[in-house]
Amino acid sequence: MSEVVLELNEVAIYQKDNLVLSEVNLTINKGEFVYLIGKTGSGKSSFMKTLYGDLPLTKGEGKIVDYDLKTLKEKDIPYLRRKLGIVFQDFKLLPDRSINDNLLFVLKATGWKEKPKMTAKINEVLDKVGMKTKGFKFPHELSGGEQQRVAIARALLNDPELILADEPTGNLDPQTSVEVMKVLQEINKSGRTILMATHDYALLLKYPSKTLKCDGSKVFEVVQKSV
Ligand SMILES: Nc1ncnc2c1ncn2[C@@H]1O[C@H](COP(=O)(O)OP(=O)(O)OP(=O)(O)O)[C@@H](O)[C@H]1O
Repeated sequence: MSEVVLELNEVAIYQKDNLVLSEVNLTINKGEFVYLIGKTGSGKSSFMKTLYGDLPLTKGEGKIVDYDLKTLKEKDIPYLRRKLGIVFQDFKLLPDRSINDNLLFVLKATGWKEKPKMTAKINEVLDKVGMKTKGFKFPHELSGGEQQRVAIARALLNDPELILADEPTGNLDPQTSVEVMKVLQEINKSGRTILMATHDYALLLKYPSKTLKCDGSKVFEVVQKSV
C-alpha cells in the first residue's frame, strides 16, 4: 500500500485576508515526483509556505509527514521542517562560512552532537550532489548551479520524508537548470518524494511527471499535453 506524505482536503490558502487558492484537494504518495506550475502570482509560493508552516492553514484539512497543519503550533514548526527538505530559488547559503561549515551549522542546529557522524553525513550528502571535493569552498567561490546543489545537499541532511523545492532553477541558466534537475531526479529515484514549484516548462517536457497547476485560485492535476 502506498504511504501518504501529503494530504490536503478542501484547503483554502490566504495571504493576509486575500484568498489565493481555494478547494485544494490533493494527495502525494511516498516516492512521487510532483511539479507545481502556474503563472506568476497564481499562488505557488503561498502553497509551499503553507506546507512548511510559514502560512497558517485556517481552512480545510492538511496532513504533511505526520503533522496536522490545522493544529500546528509555533513550537512544532522546527520539528516539521526537520522532516522536510526545503530548497529555495536563491539558495540561502550563509556567505560567511565554507560549504562544510554551512552544513555543520544545520546539523548542530537540528540536534546532532557527534563530530565523526556529522562529518560522515556531510560527506554523504555532498557526494550525492557531486560536490564532495568542494566542501572547503565558500559560497561565493561556487557557480549558481553548484550553490544550488549544495542547497539540495543541505536539504538532505536530516533524511527528509518530503522535499519542497520552490523554483529551484529560477536563478539558473537552462543548461545549469538541467544539471540541477538531474540531481533532483536521481534523489527521487533513490526513493525520496519531491514537490517542485516551477515555471520552467522546458524542464517539464524533458522530465515529465505528475503535474499540478495553480490557475484561477484552484489547483488541479493536468496531463502533460495541456500544460
Ligand atoms: N506577503 C504577502 N502579503 C500579501 N499578499 C501576498 C504576499 N505574498 C504574496 N502575496 C499575494 O498572493 C498571491 C500569490 O502569490 P505567490 O507568491 O504565492 O504566487 P507565485 O505563483 O508563487 O508567484 P511567483 O511565480 O511570482 O513567485 C499574489 O496575488 C501575491 O500578490
